[in-house]
Amino acid sequence: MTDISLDAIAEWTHRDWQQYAAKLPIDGRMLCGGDRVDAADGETVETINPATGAVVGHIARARSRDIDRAVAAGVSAHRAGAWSRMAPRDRAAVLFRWAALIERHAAEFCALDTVEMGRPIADMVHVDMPEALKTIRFFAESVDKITGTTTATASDVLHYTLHQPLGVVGAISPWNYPLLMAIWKVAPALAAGNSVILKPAEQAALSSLRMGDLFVEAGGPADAFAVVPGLGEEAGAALGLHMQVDKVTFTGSAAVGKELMKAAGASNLKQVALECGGKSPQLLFADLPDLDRAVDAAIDGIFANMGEVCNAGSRLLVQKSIYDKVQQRFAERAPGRYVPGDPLDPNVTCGPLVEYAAQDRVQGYKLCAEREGARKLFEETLRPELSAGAYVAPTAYADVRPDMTIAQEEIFGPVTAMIPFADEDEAIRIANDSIYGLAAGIWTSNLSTAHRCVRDLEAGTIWVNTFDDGDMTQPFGGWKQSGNSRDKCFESMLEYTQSKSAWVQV
Ligand SMILES: NC(=O)C1=CN([C@@H]2O[C@H](COP(=O)(O)OP(=O)(O)OC[C@H]3O[C@@H](n4cnc5c(N)ncnc54)[C@H](OP(=O)(O)O)[C@@H]3O)[C@@H](O)[C@H]2O)C=CC1
Ligand SMILES: CCCCCC/C=C/C(=O)O
Repeated sequence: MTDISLDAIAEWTHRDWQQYAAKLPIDGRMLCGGDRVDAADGETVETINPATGAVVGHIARARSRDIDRAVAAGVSAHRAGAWSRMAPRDRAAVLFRWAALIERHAAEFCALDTVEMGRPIADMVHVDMPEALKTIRFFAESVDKITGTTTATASDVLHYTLHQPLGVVGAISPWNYPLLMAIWKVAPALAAGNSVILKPAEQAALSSLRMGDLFVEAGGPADAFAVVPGLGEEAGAALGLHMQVDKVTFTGSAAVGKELMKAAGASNLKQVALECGGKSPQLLFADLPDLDRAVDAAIDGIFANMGEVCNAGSRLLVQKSIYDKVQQRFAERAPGRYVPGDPLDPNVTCGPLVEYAAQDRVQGYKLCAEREGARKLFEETLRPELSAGAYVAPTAYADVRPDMTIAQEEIFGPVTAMIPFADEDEAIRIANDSIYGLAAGIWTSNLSTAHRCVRDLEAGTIWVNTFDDGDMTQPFGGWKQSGNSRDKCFESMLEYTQSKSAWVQV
């Protein structure tokens, strides 16, 4: 069902979404050469709705032979130039048409991600869809802003630089925002004129496949964009090792990021752009301007999207003089804000985790927190009728020591760790005591404290008196093991080009 506006689906009820989801067309075959085809050996992987345990469908299990086929098509598309040499305004026109088609299919994209990974439907409608469309349109607008330079070399020399597409880009995307994270990679890579092979996460590949269909429908050359689902250690690893893939751009765990860097070294020294996990702190100073706003941001920062967010504010550092007050306010304001329920219900803000293995892992972290001596401050009610799903009750622990497991490891679930600190020096020390450095939040009324913290915190994004805000113009990415590149922003598109220096003797 197409041509339903985003405004219209924003009014849909739980029943409307249930009826729509029950009739969703599911096609998990890979997209290669503009056609939907089975994997070479015909194998598939089952995908499961984590809210119910029901089978959603089967996706192709692509392996290296399938990757070879998609890459060969991408290389010939690049050399033929139908996309890589298309006039920038024409390329932009295809991208605008692509965004319009995705918007016309908004209901389908929202429902697919919700049934595959449990993201609340209201978040799909109000966040992921608008952000995905904004991303494509931002990079479409940017296509003809890529310029080179001329340099003053000598009077008988014209020296200039060009930015040209790299060739074939392999994009490996995660399941936590399936549509949006794939588009953060694919849109700038395509806009810059590359051929792109997208390997979406096995748990939530269907929206990526539909996105690929619509690129072709929008007039994109069939061989310039392939979507090849499958397992990471097979299809993903094959992309990482491929001799004709010029760059791999990845969002996911630091462990896989390291594997991809090894694969680049073992193959063709392809570029590797990584956006990995985090353990982002929020620092609440005693002079914060508005306690309720800070506490709400602390709650939203960890419980939104079930904590399955790379920049989740999973450490809450609180100055000792307001530590009791913050705990009390957290315990008053958290109940009812993220109550687990059917993610197809537009009133539900907390769905299941992506899969049962994630549920086990996060429950394990909660047991570990209690074993290591953390005190449970808050745990949301989990209704017994949800027992078939991969649900975890949003939970907060207080009296967490910085060396405890839940203060160090990325949990990727709705579990926060409240840690007291004495003064600014200690807050910075605790905040930076992490292998990660994706984001941090500071809450203070003191301008000098704010600026010192912005200077001293080791992270790619620092928010002051807010959390989780963003804009397409803002670079997004991490320091340390959170990654080595930036998504969004004009500069991220340049990461999908290479410069060429031309020297013309006149
Ligand atoms: N945005 C983020 O920062 C994310 C962080 N994570 C972190 O990672 C943890 C584990 O989640 P998980 O889904 O296993 O994350 P992974 O890093 O394994 O998955 C991310 C993507 O990488 C693929 N992949 C997996 N192994 C390889 C490989 N050897 N070579 C190439 N690609 C590969 C996956 O494919 P497939 O899934 O099909 O195997 C998926 O498309 C989470 O608990 C969280 O801590 C996870 C997802 C997103
Ligand atoms: C504006 C929508 C939310 C963006 C969330 C960014 C998360 C990235 C990740 O988890 O990789």
